[in-house]
Amino acid sequence: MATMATTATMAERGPALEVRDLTTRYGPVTALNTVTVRARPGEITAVLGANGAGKTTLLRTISGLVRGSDGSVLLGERDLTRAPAEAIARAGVAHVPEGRGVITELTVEENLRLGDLLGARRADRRYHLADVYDLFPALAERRRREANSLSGGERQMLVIARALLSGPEVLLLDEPSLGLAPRIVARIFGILRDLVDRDGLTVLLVEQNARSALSIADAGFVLNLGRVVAAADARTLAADDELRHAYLGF
Ligand SMILES: Nc1ncnc2c1ncn2[C@@H]1O[C@H](COP(=O)(O)OP(=O)(O)OP(=O)(O)O)[C@@H](O)[C@H]1O
Repeated sequence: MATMATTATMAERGPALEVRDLTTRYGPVTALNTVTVRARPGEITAVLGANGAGKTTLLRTISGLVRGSDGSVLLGERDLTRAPAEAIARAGVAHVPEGRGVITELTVEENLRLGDLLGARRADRRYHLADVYDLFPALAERRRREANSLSGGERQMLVIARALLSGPEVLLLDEPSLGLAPRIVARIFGILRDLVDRDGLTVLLVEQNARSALSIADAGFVLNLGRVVAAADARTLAADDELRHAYLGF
C-alpha cells in the first residue's frame, strides 16, 4: 500500500526533468560541455550564470530547438533526447523564451487562446482560461486589449499564462525578470512559487538575476562557459560568498 501511495503522489506531481552529460555545439563553439541538471517536480530549479554561460542553449536543447551532440534529456522515464520539438511540447514541456514572444497585434485573450488550442489536445490539462485569469487578474482586466498595450510585467505574465494553458508538466523559463522592476519580478516570482507549491509543476528557471531567482528557488545549478561549476540547494548557493562573487554577481 505504501508503494501505491507514493506512486500516486508522484504521478500527481508530474515527472522530473533530467539532463545527463549534455554537450551542445554551435559549429566550433561548445556552448554546453557535459552538463548534468535535474529539476524535481514541485520545485523551482534555478540555472544561473553570466552572459554566454550556456543557459539559453540548455533550454533550447531540452525543448528540441537545437540538437545536443552528446548526452540525454529525460522526462520521467521518457527519453526526449532525439525527439522533435513538437513531440517534446506535446510531452508536456513548455518553453517560455527570453524576450516575451507576445503577438502584439492580437488581444490578450487571443494570445491566450493560442496556448489553449495546444492544451485542448491534452486529456489531463490542468489549466483553463478562468484559471490563468485567477492567477493573473491584471490579464483578466485587460483581456480585450491589444497585447501591445501591456507593460513588460504584464507581457511576462501573458507568456507564462499562455504556457500554462498548453498543459505543461514542465515549465522552462528563460530570464523572466529581464528588464522588469524589482517589485514586478517579486510579484511574478511569488505567483510562480504559489503555483509550484499548489500544483507540483516542475520549473527550470534560467536567470542572470541570481539573487531574485535564489530567493524563490529550491535548488540551483551554476553554469560557467558551458560547464556546471556548482549545484546545491538554493540556500547553500546563496550563502556561498566565493561563488556569489565569482559567478552570481551579488
Ligand atoms: N546561434 C549561435 N551560434 C553560435 N554561437 C552561439 C549561438 N547561440 C549561442 N552561442 C554561443 O554559445 C555560448 C552560450 O550562449 P547562451 O546564449 O546559451 O548563453 P546564456 O548563458 O544564455 O547567455 P545570455 O544570457 O547572453 O543569453 C556563447 O558563447 C554564445 O556566444
